[in-house]
Amino acid sequence: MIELKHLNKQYKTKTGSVTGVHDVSLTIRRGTVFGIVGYSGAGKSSVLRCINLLETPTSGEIWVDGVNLTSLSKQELRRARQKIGMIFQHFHLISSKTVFDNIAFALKAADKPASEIGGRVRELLQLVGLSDKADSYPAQLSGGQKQRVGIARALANDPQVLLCDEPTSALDPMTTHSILALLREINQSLGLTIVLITHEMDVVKDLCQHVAIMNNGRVIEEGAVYDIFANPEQPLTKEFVQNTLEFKLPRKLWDRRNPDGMIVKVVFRNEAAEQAIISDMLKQIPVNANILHGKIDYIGDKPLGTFIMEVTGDAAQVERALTYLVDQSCAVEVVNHD
Ligand SMILES: Nc1ncnc2c1ncn2[C@@H]1O[C@H](COP(=O)(O)OP(=O)(O)OP(=O)(O)O)[C@@H](O)[C@H]1O
Repeated sequence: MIELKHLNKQYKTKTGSVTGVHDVSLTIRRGTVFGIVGYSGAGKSSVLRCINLLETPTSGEIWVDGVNLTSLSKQELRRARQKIGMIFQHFHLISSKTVFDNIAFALKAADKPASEIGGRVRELLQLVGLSDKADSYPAQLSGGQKQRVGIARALANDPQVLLCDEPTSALDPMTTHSILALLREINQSLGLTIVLITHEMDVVKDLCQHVAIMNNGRVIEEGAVYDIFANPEQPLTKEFVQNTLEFKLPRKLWDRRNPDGMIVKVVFRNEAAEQAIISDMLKQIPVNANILHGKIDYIGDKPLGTFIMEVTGDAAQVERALTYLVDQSCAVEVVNHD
């Protein structure tokens, strides 16, 4: 388990002091994949780099598996850091070394006996699907393959925690998908705790179980990923969620809309997403509902349905219909044209 307690990071610059992190406290349970999301400058990297003390916090404590890292001597910290692997957006491989030697380097730095290194590197190459690339140089690899080497290197010393700094931001969507699948497999097979920073909610939706949203150095909202997608509270969280779930109605549908109707977005959570709530409503209340858009996302294995529909009819009946949906635990929002 990782615990950040009242973490603060101030950077000193020529013109004064800049706040990187402001009073962040987080608990990250062992074995989970925890996402930290925010726009550029929100403080995500600062938090991540404080977890292994690549950045020294200005104040606050960092506990990893019951050890307060901020209280360790240099030598103790060096040993503790071996249990925290890290991967980077731009991979940070050594260009003059082969894939094999890039991974072996991490083992040598941890004083592993030479006799163990060859076998361990081959094991790691197999784990990340690169057994045939041992003798290649980084320049001969694709972005996805470079990130696989980065993952193998980060796992070399059997860490308990893997810190991921925007691991897929430099990759195309297909490669992103395969790297996220590899991280998921590692999380499940090795029970590794993964902390990942990203500005993409799609990555969070695919991989994470828990997420914290950061803005101006602070955590403004956190929770289980499904709950954050199904019921975002802060305006910024809503913005992030909408960027992945939202569908923009084509202008021609707006132009054709019925003046006696209302266009509403209805979000069906959990079992409600798989039930016939709209058709039940139509059986009971004399309104018409014309579905303009509909989809069900699966987050983890839980469904989250989003429908945009035009509800028309007598104003009082339209009101009744919307109340009916709210009573069925759906989130209902009137959509305005922008
Ligand atoms: N070494 C540094 N010196 C001075 N200020 C810094 C330093 N590193 C970060 N900052 C400042 O701290 C704040 C948080 O930066 P940080 O890099 O943690 O954000 P971020 O969310 O990771 O952004 P990005 O996605 O662009 O990396 C920003 O205002 C940034 O300018």
